Amino acid sequence: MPHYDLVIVGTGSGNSILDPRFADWKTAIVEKGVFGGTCLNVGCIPTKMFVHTADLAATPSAASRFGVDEELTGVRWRDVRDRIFGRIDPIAAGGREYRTGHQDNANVTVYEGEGRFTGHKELTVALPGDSETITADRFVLAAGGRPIIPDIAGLDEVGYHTSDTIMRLDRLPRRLVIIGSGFVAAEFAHVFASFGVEVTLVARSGALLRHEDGDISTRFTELARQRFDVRLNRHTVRAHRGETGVVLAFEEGETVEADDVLIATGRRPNSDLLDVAATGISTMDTGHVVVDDYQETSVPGIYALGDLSSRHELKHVANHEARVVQHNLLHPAERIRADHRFVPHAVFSSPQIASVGLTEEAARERGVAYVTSKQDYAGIAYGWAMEDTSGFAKLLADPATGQLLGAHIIGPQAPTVIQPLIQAMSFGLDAHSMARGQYWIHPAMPELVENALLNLPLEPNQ
Ligand SMILES: Cc1cc2nc3c(=O)[nH]c(=O)nc-3n(C[C@H](O)[C@H](O)[C@H](O)COP(=O)(O)OP(=O)(O)OC[C@H]3O[C@@H](n4cnc5c(N)ncnc54)[C@H](O)[C@@H]3O)c2cc1C
Ligand SMILES: NC(=O)c1ccc[n+]([C@@H]2O[C@H](COP(=O)([O-])OP(=O)(O)OC[C@H]3O[C@@H](n4cnc5c(N)ncnc54)[C@H](O)[C@@H]3O)[C@@H](O)[C@H]2O)c1
Repeated sequence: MPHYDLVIVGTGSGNSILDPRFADWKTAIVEKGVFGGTCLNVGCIPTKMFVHTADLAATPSAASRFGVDEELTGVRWRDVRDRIFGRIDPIAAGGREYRTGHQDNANVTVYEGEGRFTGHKELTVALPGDSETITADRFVLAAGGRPIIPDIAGLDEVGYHTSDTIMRLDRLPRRLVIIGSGFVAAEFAHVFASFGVEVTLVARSGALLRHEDGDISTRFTELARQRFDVRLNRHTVRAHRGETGVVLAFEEGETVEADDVLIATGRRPNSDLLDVAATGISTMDTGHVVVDDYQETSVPGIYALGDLSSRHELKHVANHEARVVQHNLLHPAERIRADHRFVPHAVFSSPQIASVGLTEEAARERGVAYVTSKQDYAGIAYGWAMEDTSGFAKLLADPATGQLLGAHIIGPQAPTVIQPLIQAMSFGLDAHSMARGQYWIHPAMPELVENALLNLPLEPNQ
């Protein structure tokens, strides 16, 4: 039975751990799918390439109120798809090639199959027509997650897509129904609607993106209703194939029909398929592997990172944790802690959304002292240029110290505009020093942030 110094399961962020400093470690990487994991192959990167293309396709519909008449004469879906995956697929193949064939990786054995724990620090990998059991002193578990498929009678028979498959369609559907109301639903609704598809969004709750700050979620839902057929408070219970498409029936009585169905109801970690319990690792109710501040699991020497163990399920978090694990493997006597204090996220829909820190609802629930401010894009010069009427920034701060507690932006370039606020929170810069201790380029979009900071009703000495 081969024994290793280190075995890594998963080639998403897990693949970034091995570098020349591990050259004299006997290591193995186990991957059951495509090299590069979710973000590269079916997540962040292709979706944002589609989103940018969708933004271009949506431009003519917004241009006429500027006095510019443009017309969208077509979206060559297959060309769009093939351009995007024509860039991505070779990168994934190159990553595999590097690990399996390059002399830098002479100390690395790649197992291309599904790993499953079969004992303490013992992993059995299913290989084509065979299996191999390996052991190691240390493991890094970076096995990610997979889409959750809700229990809807008939769904398997009618067929459905998830984010894993929808981007590889052969043709654009005329009508798409999306079940779910989170990140994936919001981003794909924008993509497909911009390409001319009739989109229906089905949400169980009373608002879209309900984990965002309430004001953001409310504004996004209002705007989404102008673009998509949004069905709130609907529980999908049955699916069947009708004469002209798939018919979904809601508990509330009505039905909706479409050519394709996209399931976007969240993801769950792959800890069950990896059978982490067989090596003694604890998991949470959600299936996430329990880790401590050093990213170590309940079994000494076994680390976990990314979607397998993090409730954030974001690539920048997985990458940060991979850097922490890498350090802790190389320097066991000087381990470092992961920093999850101010984890930002963004939704690349239309409008875009970005957020960091506490929502107003969370601040209220925690009994934290806070004040808020808002600044509309419409009230800053660049917002006039863009004729924006719906975007805003909302800040929460400690009234006594001026320390920022949360920042939420909905509107053009929100994921870029929010970055100085993430920086301020991470380095403890108070709102007044931030607003008045530097120049803000006029008339650029960050003036939104400057004004939101100045609008905060802080105590007089702040
Ligand atoms: C549609 C979509 C869009 C997204 N967009 C963004 C975004 O814009 N920004 C952002 O920050 N995040 C985004 N995310 C989230 C981001 O993709 C993930 O947080 C990130 O990829 C997680 O990385 P990871 O290394 O933990 O897992 P993964 O990248 O999922 O890697 C896990 C790897 O482990 C392999 N594996 C699993 N089980 C086993 C096993 N038993 N044996 C062997 N191999 C195994 C899998 O095949 C996979 O390659 C998006 C996700 C989706 C689905
Ligand atoms: N821009 C980004 O960073 C980005 C983009 C896409 C995905 N992601 C990551 O991928 C993960 C998965 O995204 P997601 O959108 O699938 O999950 P999500 O958790 O964001 O949203 C899922 C939504 O579906 C709803 N839902 C659950 N079951 C339902 C049902 N039966 N019917 C109707 N609605 C139902 C939930 O209430 C929830 O609001 C996210 O956690 C996110 O971190 C990130």
